[in-house]
Amino acid sequence: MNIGLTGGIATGKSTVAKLLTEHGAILIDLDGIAREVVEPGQPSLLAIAERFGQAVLQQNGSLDRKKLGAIVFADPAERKALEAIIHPAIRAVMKERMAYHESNSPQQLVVVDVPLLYESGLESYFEQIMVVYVPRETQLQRLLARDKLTIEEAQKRLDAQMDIEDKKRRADILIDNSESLAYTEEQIERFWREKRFG
Ligand SMILES: CC(C)(COP(=O)(O)OP(=O)(O)OC[C@H]1O[C@@H](n2cnc3c(N)ncnc32)[C@H](O)[C@@H]1O)[C@@H](O)C(=O)NCCC(=O)NCCS
Ligand SMILES: Nc1ncnc2c1ncn2[C@@H]1O[C@H](COP(=O)(O)OP(=O)(O)OP(=O)(O)O)[C@@H](O)[C@H]1O
Repeated sequence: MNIGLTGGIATGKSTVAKLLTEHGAILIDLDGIAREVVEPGQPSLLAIAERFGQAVLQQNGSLDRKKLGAIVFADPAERKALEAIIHPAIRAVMKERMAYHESNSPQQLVVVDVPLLYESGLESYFEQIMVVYVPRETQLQRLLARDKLTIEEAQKRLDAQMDIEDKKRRADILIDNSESLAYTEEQIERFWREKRFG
């Protein structure tokens, strides 16, 4: 059994993923896979250097994420070009890991943290979709507090994603993370007790 875990940038997906793993869920994290597939020597990194230039690489040959982020979040066409390179590679690893866990740990809940689940139309891979929600204003405040971004940069990152209110409407399971961590924990505990699949 599996669930897709999504939400907007900085709404609390990693926070909720951690709570679910503490209950015994297996986690597959697509932001983590996105980092693995651009490690030095990976075909996606070569393709990125070819498309965006050697300037997006650091001295040691690894990806300069800050530089690439500044390019792709400032221009949707550049972002689409990056996604065309990297998303197929991420998806292939995701499918492989889901198949592995589903055959080796069929009784365990597999949670797949997919930031762009709705934007990329990945709904059909999951039995249920959990959305971690906070209002946009809280999302912006938490993003600014966590990452060193200007307000303009933060707004651009939010604008690169489907609005959080639209994700909220589509959710099978909604987690409200706008209040205390204790309240979020309470909701995860209830989900865990009551979860039914099949
Ligand atoms: C542009 C990159 C190098 C910037 O790296 P950086 O370390 O600053 O950010 P990080 O990877 O930790 O991403 C943080 C968050 O940004 C958001 N985000 C990342 N990529 C995108 C995108 N293409 N569109 C919209 N939001 C995105 C997600 O909410 C993600 O959780 C990186 O985000 C990247 O490789 N993006 C393309 C891959 C992708 O789409 N990843 C997200 C889903 S798997
Ligand atoms: N209930 C809460 N109250 C206050 N702060 C919180 C709460 N939940 C999470 N945070 C903080 O908000 C920030 C974003 O949370 P988190 O990193 O879990 O989001 P995310 O959705 O995984 O982000 P990203 O999309 O960038 O991967 C973090 O700094 C986290 O510590």
